[in-house]
Amino acid sequence: MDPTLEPLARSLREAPVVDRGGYEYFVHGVTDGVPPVEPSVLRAIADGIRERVDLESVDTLVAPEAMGIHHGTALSLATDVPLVIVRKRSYGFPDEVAVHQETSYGEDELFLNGVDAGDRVVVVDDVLSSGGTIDAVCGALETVGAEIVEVVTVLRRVDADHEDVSRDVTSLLDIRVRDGAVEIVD
Ligand SMILES: O=P(O)(O)OC[C@H]1O[C@H](OP(=O)(O)OP(=O)(O)O)[C@H](O)[C@@H]1O
Ligand SMILES: Nc1ncnc2[nH]cnc12
Repeated sequence: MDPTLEPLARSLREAPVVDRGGYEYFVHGVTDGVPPVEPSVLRAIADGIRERVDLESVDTLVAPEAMGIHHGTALSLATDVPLVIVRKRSYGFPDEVAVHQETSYGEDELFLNGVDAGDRVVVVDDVLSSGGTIDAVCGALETVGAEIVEVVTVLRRVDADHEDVSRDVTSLLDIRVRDGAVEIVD
């Protein structure tokens, strides 16, 4: 494992796991904002993304609300690439694109504003589980005619079925939940 991600791995192994309608949901600063996420971990995540993804000539980082925001922000500060947040609220702008998001445990509406046809974008989120969120965000970006350069998540749940997700996703750590705890998969 990338040694700079060791502190993240350690804290993930200590994350409590709660039941959300039969889905084993772990609670961690990266995915929930609680317990607090260390600035050093946020920096290591931004650096890890920069090592894996070529951000040269990318116009915009695109992060879904809510838990893509802190990772998108850290990456934006480290790279000076502007950040757009895909919101769960409509603004009613004429070019707004609305898409339906289905996750492993819930659903919502997402609204994309601020990305234009031809923009080169990188999508950033906290975790890939069913892939429903990534599919929804990428669908909205395709509707506006953006060029999706790469999709990156901090974590990938290998115990969730995201076989049908429409894009390749780069992740920093592969994880699964077993016996009520998060395991790092090497
Ligand atoms: O691969 P999926 O099954 O789509 O799951 C991953 C998504 O689920 C969470 O978002 P959610 O909208 O549930 O919550 P949030 O507002 O806390 O980010 C998480 O932040 C990811 O965006
Ligand atoms: N916070 C979280 N914990 C575990 N699995 C998730 N899938 C989506 N969000 C998650």
